[in-house]
Amino acid sequence: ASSWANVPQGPPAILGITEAFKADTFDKKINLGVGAYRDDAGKPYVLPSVREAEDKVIAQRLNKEYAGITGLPEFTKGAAELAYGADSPALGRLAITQSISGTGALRIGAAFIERFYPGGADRPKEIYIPTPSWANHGAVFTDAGLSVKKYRYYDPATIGLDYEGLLADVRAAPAGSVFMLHACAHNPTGVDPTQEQWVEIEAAIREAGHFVFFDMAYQGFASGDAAKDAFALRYFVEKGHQPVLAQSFAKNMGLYGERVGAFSVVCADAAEAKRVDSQIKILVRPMYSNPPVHGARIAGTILSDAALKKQWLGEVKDMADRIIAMRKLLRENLESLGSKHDWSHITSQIGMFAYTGLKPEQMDALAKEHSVYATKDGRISVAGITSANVGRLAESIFKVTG
Ligand SMILES: Cc1ncc(COP(=O)(O)O)c(CN[C@@](C)(CC(=O)O)C(=O)O)c1O
Repeated sequence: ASSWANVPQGPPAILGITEAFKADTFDKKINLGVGAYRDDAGKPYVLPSVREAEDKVIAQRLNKEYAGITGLPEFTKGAAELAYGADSPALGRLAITQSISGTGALRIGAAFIERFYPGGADRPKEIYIPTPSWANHGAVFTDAGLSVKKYRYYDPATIGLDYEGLLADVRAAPAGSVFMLHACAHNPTGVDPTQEQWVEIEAAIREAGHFVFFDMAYQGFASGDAAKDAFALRYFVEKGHQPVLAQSFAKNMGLYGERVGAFSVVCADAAEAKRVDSQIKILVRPMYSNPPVHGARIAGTILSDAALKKQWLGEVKDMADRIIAMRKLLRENLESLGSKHDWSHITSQIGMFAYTGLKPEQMDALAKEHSVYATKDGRISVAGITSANVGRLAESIFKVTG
C-alpha cells in the first residue's frame, strides 16, 4: 500500500471563499474574503513607488547569488527604522533578520521563543493570543512547539474591545507569560485599543512581568500614518520592554507574493544582540537557509531612498484613505436604507477588515442569496468594497439583518 494511504483530507483553507466566489457566475458578485487590497475598480494594486523601485533594481542587472542567512542588510536596516523610528535607541541593540513575509517572521519568532525563552525546563512553552486572532496564528505557534492560550479581546455585545476582560487576563496569567499583541489593525476584528488603553495595557503587562510578541502586519495601512500605527510598539520599547516583532510588507507595500518581512528582537545591549543574531542564524539556516532577494531589493530601495520612501508613504496613506472612505459609505448606505442596527463599528474599526457582527448563518445567506463572499466569522475585507458595489453590498446586508 502507499505510504500515504492514511493521510486524511484536511478542511479547506481560508482561500475556500475565493473558490466559491470564482464558481459564482453572477456578474455583480462581491469578494470580501482574502485580506488583499483592491483599488476602486476592484483590481489588485501595484504601488507606483514599488514599480519605480523595481525598475531601478532591474536596471542594475544584479546577480542571483545567495543573500546572507538574515537577508539584505539594506532592507532590514530600513525595516527596523520604519518600525522602531529612525532615532530609536533600540536600533543599537537590535537583532533583525529578513523573513518569508509576516508568516515567516512569526514562525522564526515562535521557534526562537520555543528554544530560548526562560522559565526553566518545567515551564510549558506557551503563548497567549487574542480572542479572536488571525486565523493562522494558532497553527504557526503550535507547529513551532508552543501551546496556545487565549486572552479576551473582542466583545460581541459591543462589537468592540473587551477591555476589562483583556486586562483581567493579562493580570491572571502566570508572571513572565508571552503575550502576542497586534500592533495595529487587529485581524479579524479591526478593533484596536485607543492610545490611552495601550498605556493601561502596557502598565498591566509590565507589572505582571510578561514578555511581548508584536505582530505588525499593517504598519501605515491602518491609519495612513506609519508612526501612528507603530505607537504601541514604540511605547512599549520606551517603557523598557524588549519585545520581539514580526513585520510584513505584504499589505503596506503590496508585496504579497514577493514574501517580504522581517523578524526582530530588541535586546539589552549590542553584545546580547550579537549573540541573539548568531542563534537566529542557527535557527534559519536549517529552516529555509536564506530568503528570496527580489522583493527585499525592491523594499530596501524604497526604504533607503528619501524621495521614494516619501512617495511610498503617500501611496500607503491613499490606500488607507480609500478603505476609510468605503467604511463611511457602507455605514451611510445602511443608515439611509433605514437599518435599525447601530453600524458605528464599521467606521470606528480600523485597517483592512471590518467585523460586521453578522452571524454565520447570515454570512451564508449573503453568499447564497446575494453573491457576497466573506468568512463565516462576519469579517469582511473592506478593501473589496468599491464605490460601484457598496450600494448592493449595503442592500444585501440590510436584507439579511432586517
Ligand atoms: C495579523 C496578520 N499577521 C500576519 C499575516 C501574514 O501575512 P504575510 O505572511 O502575507 O506577510 C497576516 C495576513 N493575513 C491575510 C491578509 C492573508 C492571510 O491570511 O494569509 C488575511 O487575509 O488575514 C495578518 O493578517
